[in-house]
Amino acid sequence: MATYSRLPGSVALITLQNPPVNALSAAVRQGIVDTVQRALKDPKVTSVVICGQNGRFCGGADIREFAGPMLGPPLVPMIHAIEAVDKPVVAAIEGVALGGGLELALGCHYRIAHSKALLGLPEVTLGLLPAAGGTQRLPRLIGLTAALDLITTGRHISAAEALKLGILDQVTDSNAVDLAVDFVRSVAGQPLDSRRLSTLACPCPPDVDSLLDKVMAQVRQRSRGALAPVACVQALRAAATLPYTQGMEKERDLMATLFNSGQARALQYAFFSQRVVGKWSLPSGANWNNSTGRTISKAAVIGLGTMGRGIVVALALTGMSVVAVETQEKQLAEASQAVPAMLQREAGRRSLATPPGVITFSSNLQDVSEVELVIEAVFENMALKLQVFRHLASVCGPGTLLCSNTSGLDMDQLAAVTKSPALVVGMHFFAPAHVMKLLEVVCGPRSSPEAVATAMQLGKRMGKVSVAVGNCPGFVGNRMLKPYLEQANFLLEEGATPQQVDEALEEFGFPMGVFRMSDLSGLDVGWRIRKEAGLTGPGVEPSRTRQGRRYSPLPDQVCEAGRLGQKTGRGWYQYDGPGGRVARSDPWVHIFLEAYRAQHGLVARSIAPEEILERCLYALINEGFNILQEAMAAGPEHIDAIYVFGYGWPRHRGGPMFHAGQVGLGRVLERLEHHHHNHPDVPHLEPSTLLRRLVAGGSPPVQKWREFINKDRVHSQL
Ligand SMILES: CCCCCCC/C=C/C(=O)SCCNC(=O)CCNC(=O)[C@H](O)C(C)(C)COP(=O)(O)OP(=O)(O)OC[C@H]1O[C@@H](n2cnc3c(N)ncnc32)[C@H](O)[C@@H]1OP(=O)(O)O
Repeated sequence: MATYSRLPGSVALITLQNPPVNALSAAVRQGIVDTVQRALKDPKVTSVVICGQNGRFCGGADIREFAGPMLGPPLVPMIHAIEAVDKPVVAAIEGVALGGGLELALGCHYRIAHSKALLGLPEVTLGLLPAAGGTQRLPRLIGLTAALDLITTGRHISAAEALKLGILDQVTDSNAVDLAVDFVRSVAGQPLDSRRLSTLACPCPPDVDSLLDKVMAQVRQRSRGALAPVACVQALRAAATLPYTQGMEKERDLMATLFNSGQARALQYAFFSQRVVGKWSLPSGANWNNSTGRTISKAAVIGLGTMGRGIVVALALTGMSVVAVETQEKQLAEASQAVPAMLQREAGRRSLATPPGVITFSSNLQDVSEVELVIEAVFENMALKLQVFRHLASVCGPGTLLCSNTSGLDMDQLAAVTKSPALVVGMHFFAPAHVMKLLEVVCGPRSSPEAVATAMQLGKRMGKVSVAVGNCPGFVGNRMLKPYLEQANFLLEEGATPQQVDEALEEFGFPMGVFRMSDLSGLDVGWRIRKEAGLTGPGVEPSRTRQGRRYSPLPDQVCEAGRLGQKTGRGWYQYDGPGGRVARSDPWVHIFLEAYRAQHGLVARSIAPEEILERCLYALINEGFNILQEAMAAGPEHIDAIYVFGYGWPRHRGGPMFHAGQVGLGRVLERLEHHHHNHPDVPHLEPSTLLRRLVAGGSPPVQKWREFINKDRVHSQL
């Protein structure tokens, strides 16, 4: 709703009320229509201020309403009516003015904001465009070039930037509503024609077409199949080339196409998934709402390889003191040079004037005795990690939280060698750890609610999307990745090339296919993990069946040939020397694959992109169903957030579990059965019991899966 009050000096104050972000629900829109009418009709009112309750102007249209029929007054005529009012209307912006919230403010005649306010048109991130006149008013106010940037990226900008761009008329460090009230009194009676943005011409650079073509090309390249950014450019072309009314028609038509698209549904699902995962719970009943984490002010990181360095930077950026320990002198010397530079760069990228935290480098484990939390980030080797944990147990007090940055090892085994197993949790970071948004918080069977809450809160402080997961090999992300990678290798055995596999996955929307990604991260990484699992290495039988199932030794052989990827200039592709970035097809790989197939009596066949996608993606999704059934992830949203934020799953496809629902669970089941029939020696292709149950239960939408999962769970860790 919206409340109305009359202030001294003939000012009407309209306050939007819909906590927590004053989203423009049907009730709020009705409230605005009614209160604006009242202000218009009241002869004692000469001017109007619109603000939001609780220091938040407006977070935009109410996204939850998009799932059902749109009721209540529509936004476009509501904003148009405000613009047409013949008394000055000022938007007093505190907190946020996003999406429809900013569009509402653009319909006002003036905009005044608090210096800490954030503004933006993020509709593109929800698969939409600013269809309440935003694509037509903003370019008329700030020019085509700046509007293209804001609308196609959806980025939030500070009040200072908004002032510079001309979106705001004034910015204050004090109360924005008070200033707006004073301001509107001072402009009462002045002509408003030039303040009505819909009546202005759109300032454009001389060569509009080439600018629009350039931006369209950039957007298509960046968005990898996403529809909304392309529609935004089309709407802005209309703003630049057509009268306002026709531009609005174009905006409406483009929105109509986007609004009901699968991509919009996927992106809105991704928005809510990101928020759902913060609300973790454990089988004991402990959850985000009833458990208190510790506030950490001093932490340590053990091991200063690539991961450890990134973790130090991520921690330091929160402002805490960090003891960074590395026992190898050479590595320590390199890290103490590299880490401050990384910190400086990252602080700059986040527009922080000075890097906040204090880092102390040390080669002595004893130096962590005073910290409140330790993150071990040594090599992924259980014996080594156990050694470090035993050492930490003797050096640190019994109340210190001990965390491991493992990508899949048993946290309970590590907890067992400490004095307080309840204070042990996994914190699985993704490289580069100071940049990547995902953090898997691994809850062992003995991890206490306090330990989980502390790790989840710390993740949030570091700006991560933290997802609580259960303690199983590979946790959630890497466990699902295994069958995906395995299928990619099998496809090479059967006749595909690395390019064909990568192209199919990149066409789907991944930023990189599996082989390009493997070259980037280094083939030795996977090789070491497989060696640790006893799948490869000296003494392991070199057959295509290992540990009772089909195995492809192809990546081991490429790695053992010294082809470690980009860092050696050769891997699945060739590069212009070590460290090169541009992947080119390598005749060596094709000869190698032919020789391998001949050696094993395999006849190459032509493989369609559809089969590549089905085999790789459905094997991964199938493992997701097993994970849900075993309660290693609390719900499909958790898996989807992990894949979107940690594994490059295209956001406009929602995540693997959401995607399965979009494809149709029956279809996914049928294709898995088909591929399993053709490859009975691949257990990962055998459809999960949960998937079968969901299909038998009528393939409910993803939001309803939990009802089935809870009936079907085999263990319960989350
Ligand atoms: C044919 C129809 C035509 C319609 C015309 C359409 C034109 C306009 C379209 C839009 O405006 S689309 C919406 C654009 N706005 C956004 O994208 C903003 C989304 N929200 C945020 O970015 C953040 O929530 C925030 C506003 C920056 C606040 O962040 P904070 O970290 O403080 O809180 P959160 O945990 O994110 O959110 C709290 C709570 O509020 C819910 N929520 C937030 N925004 C909306 C919204 N616009 N609609 C509905 N609900 C919203 C969020 O889900 C959280 O809820 P819970 O998870 O706690 O239940």
